[in-house]
Amino acid sequence: MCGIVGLHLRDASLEPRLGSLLTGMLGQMVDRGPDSAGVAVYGNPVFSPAGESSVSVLDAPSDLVTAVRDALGVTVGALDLAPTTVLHAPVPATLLADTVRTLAPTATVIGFGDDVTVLKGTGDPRDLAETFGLPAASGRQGVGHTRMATESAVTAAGSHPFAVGPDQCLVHNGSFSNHLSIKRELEDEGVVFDSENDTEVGARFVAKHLAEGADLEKALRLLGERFDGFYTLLVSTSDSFAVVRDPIACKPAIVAECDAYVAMASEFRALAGLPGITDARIFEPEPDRVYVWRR
Ligand SMILES: NC(=O)CC[C@H](N)C(=O)O
Repeated sequence: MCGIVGLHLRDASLEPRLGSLLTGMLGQMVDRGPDSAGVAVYGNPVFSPAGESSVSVLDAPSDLVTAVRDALGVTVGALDLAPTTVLHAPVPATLLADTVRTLAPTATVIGFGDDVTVLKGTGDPRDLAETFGLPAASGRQGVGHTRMATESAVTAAGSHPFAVGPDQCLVHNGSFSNHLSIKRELEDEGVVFDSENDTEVGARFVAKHLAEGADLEKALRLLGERFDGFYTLLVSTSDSFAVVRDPIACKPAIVAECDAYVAMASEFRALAGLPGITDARIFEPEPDRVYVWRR
């Protein structure tokens, strides 16, 4: 299984409630993915203050903040949301992420950008949401995932989201059957992987095409041409929120769209508590069709 939830707000008055709404949605998907969980929150001023970039790190050494501050010569803020550490600083996001990778080669960068923060771990998703401080978090877009592992060990690094490009985030329900051959091709092109997870291959494939100039719709169409297996994917960037399912739509997905938000989940029960849900347009995304909502 695995459970996906996502909320792309259109009505700014809901932003203070993003984290509590996402927590409620995630809580409904625990039985689909009880072994680990993760979230990506866009536009939260505590995780990622305005004018600063942030990087989310697993297994951060205790002296990382000092080392990054000394290397960059700027003030570095940090939040300990174990097992994730979030660093923020007034430098470009790629510089901050690269500095962390250089100074802490045994740590894993699990997300970076101008306004996204990625938090993940193992254990009960409800406990993780509390550890992350999700219920109190504001924001304008959020993505969550509860994992039941199919392709790699139950570790924090193997949890979703996979957020491997700037301000990007990808979560997956399903399994890619040809991910190892695509992984070898990407490695031959110099792409470096952090885990054995099949979803990471999809995220690296999408990030590569976005970096080469494709828009999100094109990158997901290329993924559909290249990847075999089962998938419902929710993929986001700072301004986009996208859903795609494999050609036989093997894994469930449901979308609710209204003036206030676009919401997506693996099952309707995760959407049932959203404000105004009874007036939303509710539909099942069609197989093999890329849906993208932009702000
Ligand atoms: N159950 C799932 O959908 C698992 C997703 C993915 N294959 C993983 O193992 O992380």
